[in-house]
Amino acid sequence: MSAAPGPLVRGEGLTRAFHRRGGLFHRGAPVMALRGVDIAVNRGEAVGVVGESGCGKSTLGRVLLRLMPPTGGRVLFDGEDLAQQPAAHLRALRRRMQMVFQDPFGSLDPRRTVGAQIADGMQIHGLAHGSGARDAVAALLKQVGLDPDHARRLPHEFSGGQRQRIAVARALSTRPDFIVADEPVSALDVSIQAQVVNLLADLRAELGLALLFISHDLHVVRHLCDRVVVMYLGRVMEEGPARDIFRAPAHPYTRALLAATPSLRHRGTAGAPLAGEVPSIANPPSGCVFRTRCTMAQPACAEAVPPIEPMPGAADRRIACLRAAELSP
Ligand SMILES: Nc1ncnc2c1ncn2[C@@H]1O[C@H](COP(=O)(O)OP(=O)(O)OP(=O)(O)O)[C@@H](O)[C@H]1O
Repeated sequence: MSAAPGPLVRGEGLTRAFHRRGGLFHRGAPVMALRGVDIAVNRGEAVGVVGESGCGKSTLGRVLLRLMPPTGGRVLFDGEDLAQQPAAHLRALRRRMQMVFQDPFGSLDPRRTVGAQIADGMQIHGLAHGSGARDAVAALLKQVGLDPDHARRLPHEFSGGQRQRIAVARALSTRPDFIVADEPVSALDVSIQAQVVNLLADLRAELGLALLFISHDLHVVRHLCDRVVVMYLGRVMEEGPARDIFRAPAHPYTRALLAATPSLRHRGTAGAPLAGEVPSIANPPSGCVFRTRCTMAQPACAEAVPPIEPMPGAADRRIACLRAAELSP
C-alpha cells in the first residue's frame, strides 16, 4: 500500500454549492454549504467536526469521500487528487475510505441478511468470496461485539445499537484506512451511545484508522478526537488539538459553543452563550460570517473575510478572526 508523505486525506479550498429551484425560469442563489474549507486528516488520527446544524459538516464528509464532488477546490487521498483518477483507480482508492451514517435503520437494506450486506464490499473489491467471505463476515461481527451467527438475520431483528455495529462492520469490510462517521450515535438511545463510541475508539486504536467524526456532541468529540475543526456557515472558524481547544477555546464562536455546554465551560475562557439564530446560509453576513452573533465584532469584521491562519503563540492551532492576537490562549 502506498504511503505518500503528508496527511492521509487533505481537502484544499473546498467549496460546495447547492442550487435551489427558484421557479420555472429562475434559479435561486446557490446555497454555499462549504466556502473555502481546508482540512487535513493524518493517518490514524481522529478529527472531530463540530458546529451548529446546517453549517456544512455532512457536506464536508461527503465531499472528502467523493460521495459528491466539490464545486471548487480538491481532495487528495494519500497524495492523489480524487478528481483526476481513472475510474479503476478511483475504485481502488474508494475501498480505503468508508462512511458510517447517522441512521442505522435507513442505511441497511431491510430485505437482505446482514451477512450479505457486510460481504458486499469485500466482493465488489475482490477481497473475499464464498466461504472466505463468510468467515470474514463472522470475524467482523465478532470484532464489533456481535454473535457471528447473526449473519443470517435480517436488520429488523436487531436493536438500533446493534444495527450501528453492523454498519460499522460493513464499513470495516473493505479494510479502510479512513472512515467518516456522520453523527453515528445521535439516533441511538442515550444509554447505548457510549458503547458505540467506545467501539469506534477501540477499533480506531486497534486498526490504526483515520476518522472524521461529525458530531453535535462536544463531550463525545472531546473523548474520541485528537483534533477538532469548528465550522460555522460553511467555513472553518478554528482548528487545533482537541485537548487545547476544550481547555482554552479561542474563537468567539468556539467559546460560545462550549459555553452552551455547561460541563465544558472553563473559568476565564468561556464566552457568552450563543444568542440569536444562525443567519441563512443562502444569504450569510459579509466579512466574518459569525460577526452578527459575536460579542467582539467590530466594524472591520463586516468588510473582509478573515483568513484562517496559525494562531499567534500556538502554531498547531488555526483561527479565522481579525482579533486573533487578542484571543491567543
Ligand atoms: N443535497 C442538498 N441539496 C440542497 N441543499 C443541501 C443539500 N445538502 C445540504 N444542503 C444544504 O447545505 C447546508 C449544509 O448542510 P449540511 O447537511 O452539510 O450541514 P450539517 O452541518 O451537517 O447539518 P446537520 O448538523 O443538521 O446535519 C444546509 O443549508 C443544507 O440545507
